[in-house]
Amino acid sequence: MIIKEKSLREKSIVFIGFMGVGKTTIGRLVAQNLYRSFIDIDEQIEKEFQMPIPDVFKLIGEPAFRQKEKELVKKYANQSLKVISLGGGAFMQEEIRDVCLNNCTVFYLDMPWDAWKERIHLLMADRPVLQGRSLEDIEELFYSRQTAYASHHSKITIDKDSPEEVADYITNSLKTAWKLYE
Ligand SMILES: Nc1ncnc2c1ncn2[C@@H]1O[C@H](COP(=O)(O)OP(=O)(O)O)[C@@H](O)[C@H]1O
Ligand SMILES: O=C(O)C1=C[C@@H](OP(=O)(O)O)[C@@H](O)[C@H](O)C1
Ligand SMILES: [Mg+2]
Repeated sequence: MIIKEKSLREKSIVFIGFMGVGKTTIGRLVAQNLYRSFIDIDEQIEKEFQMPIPDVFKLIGEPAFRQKEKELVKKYANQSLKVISLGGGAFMQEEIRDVCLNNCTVFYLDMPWDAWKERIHLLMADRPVLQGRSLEDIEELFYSRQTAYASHHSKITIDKDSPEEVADYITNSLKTAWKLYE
């Protein structure tokens, strides 16, 4: 049996990176630019459990959240032509890293800690992982996650650029890569 490998152009695009770097916002814009369906894994989890993420953590617990996250990433990462934004903790699971890196183009949205700190006020209310932690603890978590994010195909470092600017840059670089390699 001959199994045809997916072309670069067919592969789904996956966004990874720490909470709040803009995976959901930028992923949605890139999907619009490329006329692709957009899948936000957290939104899918909310649909499955019929409640917002903070309630999933509170009422059902993080282990069940992580299990559902893994199930859904495996489902969507095996499909073609999607743009998929993961939650910031997803890449800590080896099975998630493997399925994404083997089937999709993985884009890492990177931000320096000093720029990220400025955004924290936008995030505290609906990111249960940040709640009850000191800034020092959050900084430690930020750096401890970098090892998992180091597994990617492409990276962009964001500082003061708007979501639209970042999304347009990513869209153009994907189109250039598709032309170059195929
Ligand atoms: N490039 C950006 N510049 C300024 N604010 C941004 C940018 N990208 C995202 N945001 C804001 O930061 C917050 C987190 O964005 P979100 O897309 O939910 O990030 P993530 O999915 O990585 O957690 C939102 O309030 C969003 O409007
Ligand atoms: O980093 C994490 O562990 C989490 C990140 C969140 O997604 P975003 O990265 O989209 O905020 C969401 O999945 C959940 O609150 C847990
Ligand atoms: Mg998100």
